[in-house]
Amino acid sequence: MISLEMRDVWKYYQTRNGQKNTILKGLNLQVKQGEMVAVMGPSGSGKTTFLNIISGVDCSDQGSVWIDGQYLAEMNKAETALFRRRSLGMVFQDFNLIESLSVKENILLPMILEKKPAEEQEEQAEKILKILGIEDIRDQSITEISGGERQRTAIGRALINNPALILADEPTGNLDSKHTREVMNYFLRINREFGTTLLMVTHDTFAASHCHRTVLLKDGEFVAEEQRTGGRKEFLDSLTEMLTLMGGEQDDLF
Ligand SMILES: Nc1ncnc2c1ncn2[C@@H]1O[C@H](COP(=O)(O)OP(=O)(O)OP(=O)(O)O)[C@@H](O)[C@H]1O
Repeated sequence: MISLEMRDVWKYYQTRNGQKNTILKGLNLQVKQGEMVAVMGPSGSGKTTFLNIISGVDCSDQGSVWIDGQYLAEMNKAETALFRRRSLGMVFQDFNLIESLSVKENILLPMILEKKPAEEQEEQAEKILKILGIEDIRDQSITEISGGERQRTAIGRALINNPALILADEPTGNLDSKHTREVMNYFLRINREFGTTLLMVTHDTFAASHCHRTVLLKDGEFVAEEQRTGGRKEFLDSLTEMLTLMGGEQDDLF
């Protein structure tokens, strides 16, 4: 089954002097249910714009996006908001957590908005806290926990409504390599246990090597793609080779 389908998606912005700036140039992408896909690309290549169009934060100027067989453009604002809350889990680079709430309260927010019964909330929160290994800090304030724990809390919030698709913008961007490994292992675990699809934008080849497939976005176009066929280390080597071939000095561009 197809989780996400993007067909011929174009996005333009008007520059200050009235010229048309083309950001996304006819993107096509299919992501299968349960697939983990990383999108890499140089700064300014359109990665965040691409994610925002999928999540409904932004609209495309041309083309269509289908999530779980639903055509986004056919929904009105209220339907889009409801759909996003129920079917999508979003993880942002800066976490977007509410500092006045505890770890558990932050995780529960989407369920509270959905007015789910208290018992169901409790059961689901405990399950997620355990999977992410943050049950011991459930009552702590966001201001008292580490960057890695904040990221796990943000992932927990993205997972609480059992979304079919998780969209993550640089989910390991603020983390050191130990925490990056941990976060990617949580995504793998969630993917295995619940069959959750993951679409992740990243600059980090190591994080991308945990996915099944990596696509490369450059100047608003998908220019290369690498499928994982063997072990993670092997995939990391082939991704590094792809990026070097496509962009020269990897550290400068990606
Ligand atoms: N609201 C906007 N108005 C005008 N131009 C925009 C707007 N949003 C994004 N852009 C331009 O679109 C291009 C792509 O931006 P985007 O943020 O999608 O890139 P990115 O690949 O995510 O970059 P980074 O890796 O640095 O986050 C950039 O040139 C940016 O300046």
